Amino acid sequence: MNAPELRAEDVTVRFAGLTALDEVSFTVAPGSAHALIGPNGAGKSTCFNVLSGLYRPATGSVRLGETELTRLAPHRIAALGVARTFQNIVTTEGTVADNLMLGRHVLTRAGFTASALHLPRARREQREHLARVREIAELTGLAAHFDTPVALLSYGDRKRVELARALCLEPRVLLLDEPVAGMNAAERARTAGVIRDVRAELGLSVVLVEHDMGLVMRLADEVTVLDFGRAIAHGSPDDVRRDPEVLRAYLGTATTQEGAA
Ligand SMILES: Nc1ncnc2c1ncn2[C@@H]1O[C@H](COP(=O)(O)OP(=O)(O)OP(=O)(O)O)[C@@H](O)[C@H]1O
Repeated sequence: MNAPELRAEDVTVRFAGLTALDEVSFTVAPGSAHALIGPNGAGKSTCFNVLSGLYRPATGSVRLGETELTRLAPHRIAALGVARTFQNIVTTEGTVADNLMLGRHVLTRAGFTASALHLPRARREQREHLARVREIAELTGLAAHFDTPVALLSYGDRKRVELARALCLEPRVLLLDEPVAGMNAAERARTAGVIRDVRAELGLSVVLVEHDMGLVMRLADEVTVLDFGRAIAHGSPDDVRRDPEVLRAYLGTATTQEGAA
C-alpha cells in the first residue's frame, strides 16, 4: 500500500466573524475511502480547501505521513501526491487526451526549452506520459473517447474526465468534491464503480465530499460528519447513520425512533 496516512488535526478556519471549521480532526487511513458529510454550510468545502492548500487554517495542521502540508502552496501539495477534483466542471477545451496530458504537467521533467525544441529526451518523455494517460483513460472508462473533444461528451463522462485528470498526477490521496453531483442514476452507478476500481487498482486513499448518501454508504469505509464547522461524529457508515447527534443535525430534531422503523 503506497498511500500514507492523511491527518487533519485541530483545524480551525475563520472568515471574518464566522468559524467555518472549529478544531476539526480526522484521519484518513492508508488506502481507505473516507467521506466528509454534513448539512449545507457545515464546512465540507472549506475542509477540502484546507487539505488541498487553497485555504490556510488559523490553527491546526494537515500531515501526509510525516510531511507537514499546512503551509504549502496547492501545487506543492499536488506534487506530494494529493490531487483533487472540483464540484463544478471546468473542462470544456480540447480532447480527453489533451486534458489528461495537462494532468501530467506536474510530473514533466524535461524543461520547457527541451520540450519546445522537441529534443529526443522530451519526445521520449512525452510518449511515456501518453502511454500512461491511455491506461488511466482505460481505467476510468474513457478509452473510447480518448481523442474526442470534451465539449462533445455527456455530462457524466465530462465529470469523469476531471477524475481521470486528477489521477494523471499519480496521487496517493484523491480528494473528490461531489463526484456524482448532477448525474443521473446510471452515471452515478458507473462513477461509483470507477471510484471503487481506481482505489483497488492504484492503492490510493479517497476522500469524498458527497450529498448522495447511497453512494457514501456504499463507498466509504469511514465517515466524518461535520455540522456548523464541528466534527460531530466519526465511524463506519452504519455507525454514523444511527448516531443520534447526526440524525439531529440532518433532521433538526432529536430522534427517539431508533429501531422503530
Ligand atoms: N470564502 C468564504 N468567505 C466567507 N464565508 C465562507 C467562505 N467559504 C465558506 N464560507 C462559509 O463557511 C461556512 C462553511 O461553508 P462550506 O462551503 O465549507 O460548507 P459546505 O459544507 O461545503 O456546504 P455545501 O454542502 O452547501 O457545499 C458557511 O457558513 C459558508 O457560508
